Amino acid sequence: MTHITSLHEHLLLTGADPVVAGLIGALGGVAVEVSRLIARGGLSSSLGAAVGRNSDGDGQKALDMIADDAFAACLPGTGVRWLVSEEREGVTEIDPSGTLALAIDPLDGSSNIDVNVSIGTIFSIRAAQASPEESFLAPADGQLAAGYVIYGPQTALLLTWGAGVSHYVLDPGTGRFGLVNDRVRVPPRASEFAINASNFRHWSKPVRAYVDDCLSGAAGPLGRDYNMRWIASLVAETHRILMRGGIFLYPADARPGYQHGRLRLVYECAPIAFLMEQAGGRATDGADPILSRAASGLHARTPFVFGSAEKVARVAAYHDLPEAEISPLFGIRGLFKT
Ligand SMILES: O=P(O)(O)OC[C@H]1O[C@](O)(COP(=O)(O)O)[C@@H](O)[C@@H]1O
Ligand SMILES: [Mg+2]
Ligand SMILES: [Mg+2]
Repeated sequence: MTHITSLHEHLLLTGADPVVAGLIGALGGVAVEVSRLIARGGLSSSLGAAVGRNSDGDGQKALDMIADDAFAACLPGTGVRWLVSEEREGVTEIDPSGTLALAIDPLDGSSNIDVNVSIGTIFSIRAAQASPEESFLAPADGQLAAGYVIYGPQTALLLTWGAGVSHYVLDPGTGRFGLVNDRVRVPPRASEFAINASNFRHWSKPVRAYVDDCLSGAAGPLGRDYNMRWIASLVAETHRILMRGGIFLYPADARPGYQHGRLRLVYECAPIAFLMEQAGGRATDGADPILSRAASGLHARTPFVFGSAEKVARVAAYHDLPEAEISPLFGIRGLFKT
């Protein structure tokens, strides 16, 4: 019987900071409970029932709040001083003597809660500074660790603390995460792009041009046929791309409130970007690296493009093209013929 390295053992083995490792272990423990609750579904009551609106104006579902409460409840004694959550308008101080700052999207992909599609939790761990603003509104490359849990056919945890990306899968029988890969790498070549195409009419020209090129297939500038995916669950798209490559785009668009896209820098884009870059992929706001960006507010949004490095670089290049060349009518962009 081969020994399966548990999350706890692996964190000890790799010399991760013991306080950070302890926090990750606590978050993993709550994730096991959230996974069990989701697996039971609406036996007790609808987890997707609308219960309010968060500061971002997003509808809050019952499971958003259950997950938020559960993760917050595990934090006392873990070394966390400041907590920022998608579901809380302001910052919560946990332990005044804590040395860590935790940003969390307790339940990502909320529109999928009641339709049995994969959803997740995203978290970002930083050093606690004297104030929440200094802690969270600093460049994303200051993160100490980041990860997500995906509650899907398997419950999995993907994690980085700056030494690559590790992949753990939950054994529902034991309630423990087991290490399946300690060096996850984003495959460089893939033929899938993920974007909510219903927003096509709202996109900028560079984004339209890139998507047009994907749709042009083998006869177009990208020289290959593409498939499209849109799960409306950032964690599920991220997991697919980490496992088999591709590109994800949630750009800015012309809809009111979407001038900076939909996804939040502090607790969605920054942690996903850390994972992507650590796995050899790239993550930008369409043009510039997410890891160099500092949020202007706790719930500030940013356009978000991530995935296989070459694809993300191409989208950034389209943003640099002269206006005339990014017209979708500008067929073969000789510049990029691969
Ligand atoms: O419904 P849209 O506009 O396609 O947006 C889907 C995106 O919104 C999100 O659900 C936002 O996250 P939350 O569910 O945590 O608010 C992402 O997971 C997903 O990528
Ligand atoms: Mg989210
Ligand atoms: Mg959420």
